Amino acid sequence: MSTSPKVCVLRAPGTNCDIETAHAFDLCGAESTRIHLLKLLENPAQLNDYQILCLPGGFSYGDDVGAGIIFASHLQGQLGEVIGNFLAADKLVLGICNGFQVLLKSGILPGGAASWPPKADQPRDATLTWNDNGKYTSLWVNLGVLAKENVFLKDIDQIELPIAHAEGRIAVSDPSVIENWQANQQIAMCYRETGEAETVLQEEILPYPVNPNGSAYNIAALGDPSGRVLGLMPHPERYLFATQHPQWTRLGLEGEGEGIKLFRNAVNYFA
Ligand SMILES: NC(=O)CC[C@H](N)C(=O)O
Repeated sequence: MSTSPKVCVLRAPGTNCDIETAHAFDLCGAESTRIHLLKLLENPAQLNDYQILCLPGGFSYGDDVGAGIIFASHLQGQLGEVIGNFLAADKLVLGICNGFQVLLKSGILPGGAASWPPKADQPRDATLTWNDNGKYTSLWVNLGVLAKENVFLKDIDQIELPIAHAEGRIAVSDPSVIENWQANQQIAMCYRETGEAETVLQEEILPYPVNPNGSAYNIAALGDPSGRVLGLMPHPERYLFATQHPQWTRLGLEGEGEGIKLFRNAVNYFA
């Protein structure tokens, strides 16, 4: 296997984080290509050339009919077969913010390869919906990692990252959904206070701004059972350099930002 994995950063009309996301992977030694969804639809087999598929943040299709839904319907409809092959192979999938919305609404998450393609009559047991405050919300949050086996989160216990979204609240149909995710190590990251030693999953929804959107169980990120797929609402590509942190001078931060760790973990998986 090449030590320089090829990354497909898949953009759609309205995506706006693809350049910095591709840059993040490239800084870690990957070889990224930004591909437009409409180009991939012309020749779906080109996805087979890549080891990492990344769905970046933004406002695909203007968030019409719900964030990520139209992009998701293309993955399900026209790209179902190549996506299925990708998930079944020893490859990685990352969805950031709008990309996480696409992963969840397409059915790539939470099940990954095991539940792809989703059956048309299968009821959805989770979604990302409007923030509790009803507003687009942009701030820095502290996150604790629960899914230590997820490839992207290796050796990360907690991390500070920015969020910027309107539809970032995880909602589930039934508490048993959470139990299943927990059993399969799929609850990847939770919003939490800074300074606590250990991250624990808690039902009590932490107050704004600790939990910025009212997400169930304070969930900020989900993985699939294999640990090779991750969807997260925060933006790791916006914290590649210490100077991107709002308090970098006060805290005396230097060098890399913490967000780059997720991209490096992904690249190192193929080393
Ligand atoms: N930053 C983003 O990717 C935003 C996601 C989506 N457009 C929302 O507002 O919820």
